[in-house]
Amino acid sequence: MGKVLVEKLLRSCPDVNALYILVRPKAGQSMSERVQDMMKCKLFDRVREDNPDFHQKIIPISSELMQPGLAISPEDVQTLTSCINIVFHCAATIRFDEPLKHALQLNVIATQQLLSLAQQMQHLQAFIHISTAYANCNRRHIDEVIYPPPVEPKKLIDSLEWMDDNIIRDITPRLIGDRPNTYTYTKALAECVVQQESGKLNIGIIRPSIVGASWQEPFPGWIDNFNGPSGVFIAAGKGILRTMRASNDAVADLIPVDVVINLTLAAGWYTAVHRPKTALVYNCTTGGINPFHWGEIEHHVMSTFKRNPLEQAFRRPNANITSNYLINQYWILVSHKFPALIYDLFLRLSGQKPQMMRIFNRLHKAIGLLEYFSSQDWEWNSDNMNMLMSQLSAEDKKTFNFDVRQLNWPEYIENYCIGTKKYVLNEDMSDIPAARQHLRKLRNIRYTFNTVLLVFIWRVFIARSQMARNIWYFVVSLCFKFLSYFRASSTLTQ
Ligand SMILES: CCCCCCCCCCCCCCCCCC(=O)SCCNC(=O)CCNC(=O)[C@H](O)C(C)(C)COP(=O)(O)OP(=O)(O)OC[C@H]1O[C@@H](n2cnc3c(N)ncnc32)[C@H](O)[C@@H]1OP(=O)(O)O
Ligand SMILES: NC(=O)C1=CN([C@@H]2O[C@H](COP(=O)(O)OP(=O)(O)OC[C@H]3O[C@@H](n4cnc5c(N)ncnc54)[C@H](OP(=O)(O)O)[C@@H]3O)[C@@H](O)[C@H]2O)C=CC1
Repeated sequence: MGKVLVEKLLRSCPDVNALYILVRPKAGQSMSERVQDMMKCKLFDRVREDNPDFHQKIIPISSELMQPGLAISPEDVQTLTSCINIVFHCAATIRFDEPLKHALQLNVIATQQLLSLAQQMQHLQAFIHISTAYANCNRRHIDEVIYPPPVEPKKLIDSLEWMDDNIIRDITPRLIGDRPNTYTYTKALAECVVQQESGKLNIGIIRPSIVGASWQEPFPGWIDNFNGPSGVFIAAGKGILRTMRASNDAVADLIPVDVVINLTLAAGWYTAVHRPKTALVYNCTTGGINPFHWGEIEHHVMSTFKRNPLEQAFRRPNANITSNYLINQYWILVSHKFPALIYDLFLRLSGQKPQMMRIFNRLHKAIGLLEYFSSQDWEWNSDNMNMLMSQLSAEDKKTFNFDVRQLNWPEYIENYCIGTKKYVLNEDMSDIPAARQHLRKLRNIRYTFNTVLLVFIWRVFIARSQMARNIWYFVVSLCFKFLSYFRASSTLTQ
């Protein structure tokens, strides 16, 4: 989301002088190498076309959320406090399996530290915090208010400071209670921390639901990670994922990333100009406005990947969702584990390392963590989103479009799937005929395998059971009779 925000600011807000972005070195790359890489990304093509020198506006600041003071150098603190007008805070850990202490540090303590830094900023007009629509997923109906936190954040921070990691792991389920993971729990605590500062700063809180590929900007279908549904779509398109627990009729509250960013920028403007007395919360969701369901998503994802197959699929794409635990377990056994075993056996016999079972184990872990969100639905109030839209001029409504009533879901899902192919997997659209050919080959392998299996089972059956033999002779004689009748009647008509 950070990248999309930077791109949109550069493209649509030419009067912005500079963007200070907090970046950490990662995976052997320095901070500046990472920023260089980011600017080369396809996402920035339109900005690059409009202004090849756009990089001059981006000023990276080295920062690490795990460190005290976010590890920002005193000189950088000086720069930030003297020239920042608006802060957009979207850094977080979004992993569902993050240990509580880590999630608390990244999502709550780091937010607290950024808020203290913001208080020192002399020209700050607005502080926009990105939360999640699922921060309060223990409730069915979610209003645009900050709910009382499950625990006073400061108390939890103080307690976890002295606790051993093993103790924290043991008490985590008790602490998170009816929330599904440490992510949603710490995001709820972060909202409370933000609220505590709302007297001193102009604050807006954005709560997106499940962020997906872009709808329109900078081009349809842009996405570059496996998070949320993207990994599920890819696994289904590759023919690996065949079954998943989800409710066909539950609302799939996907929200395109460009919609979230447009709303975030509009909220930044509104907060700075109108300075609301208390922090305004914007539920940024689609379900209440233009609902679409997981069953429909399944249909459109499968249809897109059949028409535009991914390269080197493991099997023909054919994923089904079910809300029934036992049916899901059955298909996991038959359609996931059994083919994985056979394929691994084949790899072993051909002297290669088995890998399919390992891939399936990881997939099962990932979908197990997502099922909570795909098996039920929530109702979000979106009055503030509507209010914000009504405040925009006609031109701004176009430039910062977040009116999801216009979203055409089948078209969006098709672009999303093609986006995963092009931008996540870096596959070329010109290879589609070869991918189709590969799917035909897989279909023939399946037909041959099924026929051989059927003949084998039948042979075993006939050898062991008199009744099976009788049925077999009866069916064969029936076929012969039918054939001779057919021959006789065709001779008569001649
Ligand atoms: C057609 C069927 C239709 C189905 C319909 C049903 C769809 C249901 C979808 C429901 C989505 C619900 C999302 C709810 C979102 C809540 C909203 C938010 O606020 S929060 C925002 C939402 N937050 C999230 O979505 C976070 C969820 N993710 C996690 O918590 C963790 O990734 C994990 C626990 C799943 C796996 O942990 P771990 O095993 O430690 O693995 P690592 O993470 O370390 O990754 C290692 C490598 O694998 C790569 N890769 C990763 N995933 C996949 C994948 N699925 N596949 C392939 N590859 C994948 C990854 O890129 C990496 O590559 P590299 O960098 O090494 O090259
Ligand atoms: N994706 C979704 O479906 C949803 C996301 N959100 C919220 O939106 C925001 C952005 O999410 P999204 O863009 O999807 O997530 P990403 O994981 O893509 O982005 C998170 C950002 O936080 C940075 N970050 C994480 N840990 C550290 C650290 N220790 N030090 C410095 N920076 C760090 C990451 O930097 P780096 O690149 O170095 O890893 C990355 O830029 C989050 O607040 C999330 O809670 C809300 C609803 C849904």
